[in-house]
Amino acid sequence: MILELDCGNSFIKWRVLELSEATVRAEGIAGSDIALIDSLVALPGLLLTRCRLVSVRALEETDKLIAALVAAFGVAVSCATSAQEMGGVRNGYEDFQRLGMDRWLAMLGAFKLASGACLVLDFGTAATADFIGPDGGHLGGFICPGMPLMRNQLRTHTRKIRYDDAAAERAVERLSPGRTTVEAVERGCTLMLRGFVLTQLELARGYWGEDFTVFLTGGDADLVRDAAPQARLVPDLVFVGLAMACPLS
Ligand SMILES: Nc1ncnc2c1ncn2[C@@H]1O[C@H](COP(=O)(O)OP(=O)(O)O)[C@@H](O)[C@H]1O
Ligand SMILES: CC(C)(COP(=O)(O)O)[C@@H](O)C(=O)NCCC(=O)O
Ligand SMILES: [K+]
Repeated sequence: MILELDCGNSFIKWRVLELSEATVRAEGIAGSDIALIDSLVALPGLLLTRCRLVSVRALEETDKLIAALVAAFGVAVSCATSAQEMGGVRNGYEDFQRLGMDRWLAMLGAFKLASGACLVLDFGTAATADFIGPDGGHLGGFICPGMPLMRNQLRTHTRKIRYDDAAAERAVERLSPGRTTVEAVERGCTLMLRGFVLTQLELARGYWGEDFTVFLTGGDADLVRDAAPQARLVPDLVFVGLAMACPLS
């Protein structure tokens, strides 16, 4: 079995594939290295042979996780690394190694699935947009604070914005003007993200008319779905690119 990991700034997304790579046997989201290993150890019949991962975390943090995986499961771990060109996509950054690896892999996955121009929107800790032309040329992208950062900035830098996660979830069932603090903040930040989506769509139309595919991914993609009804929601887009960047045979 193959273990795949996407280590974001907030969460580690993981899944276990059968060796054929065709079936997902188990998957989940972990808040820490220890929580990840606990979840994996609890899986009945787990027999890991390989592991591939992508990380946007600091090198030391990633190395620590790799060491823990080797110690717990004795697996060989491959880590996706930057490239100037792969899968027909050309990295558009001035210094290609500076582009976040999760963005790069999501772009590889998107271009593979679309075989044409695409706009990739990822809503995690940060919200990111990346533009890939019909010839695979990456035009560049944008990085903004995502939902967790916007919410936490308000909580941290004001005296009177305090509420719990359950209230936050209920608040975004509708998006009319809020009548409580939690509604006002959660709906306000959600509308900011939707505004971000609309601006990116407008830019993409300027480049390619209607001839492009929009991809939505990341833990908060559902929050903006209505703003881009034409978009393909692909929660595992980074994993599609990871398989391309770290082939196992
Ligand atoms: N099962 C889940 N566990 C934790 N967060 C989740 C879950 N489903 C959706 N989310 C949302 O995903 C967001 C984090 O997105 P994610 O793509 O994992 O970020 P990152 O890659 O930066 O770690 C959180 O703001 C949270 O609201
Ligand atoms: C932009 C990001 C912080 C997004 O991270 P995430 O929200 O997925 O945790 C990450 O891709 C990153 O650290 N990128 C490096 C800077 C750049 O892409 O220019
Ligand atoms: K991510």
